[in-house]
Amino acid sequence: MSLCVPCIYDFFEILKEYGSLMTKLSKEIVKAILKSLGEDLEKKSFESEFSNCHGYLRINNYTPPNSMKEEVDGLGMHTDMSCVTIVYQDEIGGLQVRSKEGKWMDINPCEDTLVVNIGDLMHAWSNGKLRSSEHRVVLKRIVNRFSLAFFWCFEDEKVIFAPNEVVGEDNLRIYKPFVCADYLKFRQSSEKGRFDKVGFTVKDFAGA
Ligand SMILES: O=C(O)CCC(=O)C(=O)O
Ligand SMILES: [Fe+2]
Repeated sequence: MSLCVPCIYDFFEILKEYGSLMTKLSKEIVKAILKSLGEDLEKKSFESEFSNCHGYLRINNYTPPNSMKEEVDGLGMHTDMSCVTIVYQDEIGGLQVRSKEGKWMDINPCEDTLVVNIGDLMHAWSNGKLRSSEHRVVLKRIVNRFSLAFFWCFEDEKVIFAPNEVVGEDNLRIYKPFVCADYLKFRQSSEKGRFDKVGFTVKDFAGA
């Protein structure tokens, strides 16, 4: 199969449009999350804390496994290094999220539905009130799988420090303040194997 240059051009235009839609959606999602965390928090902190956020769009293409004797890891267990991630998955399935009790749950594809993950940056900023979800992709069928992941992140130089309004009166912060880029470096340098980030989360990096 060959792709013509105009088709590639159209593909990029569609991706750009998708990226700007996801940017708008991420802002709305973060505003809704702030409202759920505390009265007036959206007004108090959206502009001051989240106005320099930016997004990355990742295209994930999972090549089919050779055989189906057992489930194959498409993407090993990890947490996202974002504030929030918006995932579009095709109809193949395989995305799983780990419950608090450690049980893997299928996030089945559903038409016209996007999946939203809380990422490590929001987890730390909210003093652990919002849980960064551990998730993975398992390949269960001998077919190609496709997904789009849009990561909405703080700017690299931002110091992540849970605000008083979120921490509450006892003033107990479970994470020390840290610079966003330093955490990203920590994650990249401690990457083991393909996507094995166990033991290298925000808790390991900045846990108080
Ligand atoms: O492919 C998926 O459904 C999820 C992708 C994902 O978790 C990621 O790119 O971080
Ligand atoms: Fe992810």
